[in-house]
This record gives sequence, C-alpha cells and structure tokens, in this order.
Amino acid sequence: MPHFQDIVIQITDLKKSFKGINAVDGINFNVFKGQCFGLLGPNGAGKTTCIEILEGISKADSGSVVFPALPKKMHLNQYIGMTFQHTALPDFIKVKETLALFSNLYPSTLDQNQIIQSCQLEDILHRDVKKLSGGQRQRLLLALALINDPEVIFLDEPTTGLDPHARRDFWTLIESIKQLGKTIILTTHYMDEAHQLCDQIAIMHQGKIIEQGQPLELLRKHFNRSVLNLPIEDITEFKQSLENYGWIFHKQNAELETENLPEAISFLLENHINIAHINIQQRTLDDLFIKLTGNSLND
Ligand SMILES: Nc1ncnc2c1ncn2[C@@H]1O[C@H](COP(=O)(O)OP(=O)(O)OP(=O)(O)O)[C@@H](O)[C@H]1O
Repeated sequence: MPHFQDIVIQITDLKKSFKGINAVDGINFNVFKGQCFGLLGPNGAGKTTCIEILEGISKADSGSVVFPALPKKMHLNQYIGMTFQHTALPDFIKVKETLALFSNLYPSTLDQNQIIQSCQLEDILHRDVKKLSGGQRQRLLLALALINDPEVIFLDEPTTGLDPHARRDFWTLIESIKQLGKTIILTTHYMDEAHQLCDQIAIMHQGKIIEQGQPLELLRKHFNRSVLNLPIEDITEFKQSLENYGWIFHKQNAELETENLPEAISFLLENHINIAHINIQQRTLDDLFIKLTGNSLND
C-alpha cells in the first residue's frame, strides 16, 4: 500500500456549482507520486471544473485540495505544470521563441534542450506556432507544461481533435514523461487513451465519481464473463453439440457468453472444432461506462 507521504494530491469532498448546476458534486480521491491518474467522463461530466480547482485557477465552493509534498517555500506555480483545452499561443513567433518566452516566467526551469528532445520539437523549432499541425501544437503545449520542471502535470483533454496516428504518438510521449518520474493528471473522454496511459482512473458522471480504480481491475470487477464468437462456416456440422453447450447461433456466427473461458476453449479443442477464426470480445471502459450509467461515453 502506498504511504501518505507518497500522496501528491489529496482531494476531499470537493464541490462547485454554477447557477444550480452541480458541476463537481462531492468528489474524493488521492493521486500518488509517479502515477498517471485519469479523470474520465463524457462532455459536461465536470472534469475541467475539477482540474481547474486542483490547478488553483478556480475556487471550490467547499472541500479541500492538499498537496502534502509541496515544499514549504515553493509556490504551487513552480510545483505544477499544465496544458489547457484551448490554450492561446502567440501566433507570429516561432516554437523556439515561445519556449524562451515561457522560460522567462519562472525562476527555475528544466534544461531547454532536454525539453526539446523529450517533446520531439527538434524539427519544428523554427516554425511559426500558427503553422503547427494539431499533434505538433500538443507537443509544444506539453513542452510548455514541463518548462518549470514541475512535479505534477495536468493535461486537460490533450488529444482531443488529433487524428489516430497523432494520438498514438502523443501517448508514447506521455509514457516517456512518466519515465521522468512526473505525476500526471489527465482528463479524457477517450476510453482507449485512459486504458493505455492511466495507472488509476476515476469515472465522472454528472459531477460525481461513480467508480475508481485501476483500469484492468475495474474491468475484471464488473465483467466476469467472456464472449466468444465463431464464424458459422467453421461450426455448422457441430451445431447440435454447441447448442447443447450454450452457444447461440446467428446468421453469420455463433456466440457463447461464459464465466469459464478455459473450459469453453477446451470443449472446442476436444471436439476438434476449428478455432483459427475465434474472436474473444474484450470489454472496454466504454462498456463499463454504459453498464454504470446506461449511456456511452461519447454520446
Ligand atoms: N463557467 C461556467 N458557468 C456555467 N456553467 C459552467 C461553467 N463551467 C462549467 N459549467 C457547467 O458545469 C458542468 C461541467 O462542465 P465541465 O466543463 O467541468 O465538464 P467536462 O467534463 O470538462 O466537459 P468537457 O469534456 O466538455 O470539457 C457542465 O454542465 C457545464 O455546462
């Protein structure tokens, strides 16, 4: 079990409302050192409101946010780094100049060459910020979030609007930032992103956290059944015995929902049924969200 001294942020009964909308409605969680913590939820769930309170940009109505490991003489601005959903950058200056401009805002900064290398900015250093692609812009924003060598980095929907290739590149980048030992708090409504990057997630819905834990553990907790699929042409001659076992036949395929995957596979092998084209459906965090709320994350 992690110790209290490993807690980087402790959030207790946090609340904030806007004109009758309970945007953040009594949430609790701890973020531990070196973790990538994901706040997951659909549009309007309360993720940005929550993260802006943690960043000190916005004030909570009640509850507390504590950074237990923040050194006594250090200002929060030096301890955290952040990217916003819609960060405005000066258009007519180059990437290198932008890094220099932001460096001047802090008393101490990470070595610029290290940031340039970590965020893969070498090839675009002399490009106008205005001319960057979505993925390049996100890499620059991440670099700016790292510039003060923060302990904790907040990323608010960092890959929204990026194409699948750029998203995957960005994930690799985040993995490398994790290797530096930084703590990351990320909001996203992409379940695959949360699954890929986050050690711990909290699923938000209408201002509340409705479930939290490690992605795989949560899936195991909520889905103890596997769904197997076989194409009909591979199993026509075994229809009777498969139906007796519980398989349901459709037009193109047959399906089995089981709590005992090894036994179901053994049955197929013992009966010399061709499993070369078997499909075992993996449950996703989106399935979990649907189970918990009745809605898809991207509705
Ligand atoms: N400044 C504000 N004034 C009024 N209502 C607000 C304000 N900021 C947020 N809200 C409302 O609070 C709720 C939570 O919004 P929030 O932006 O935190 O959600 P989110 O999960 O970050 O959504 P998204 O993924 O779209 O960014 C929404 O109903 C939103 O309309």
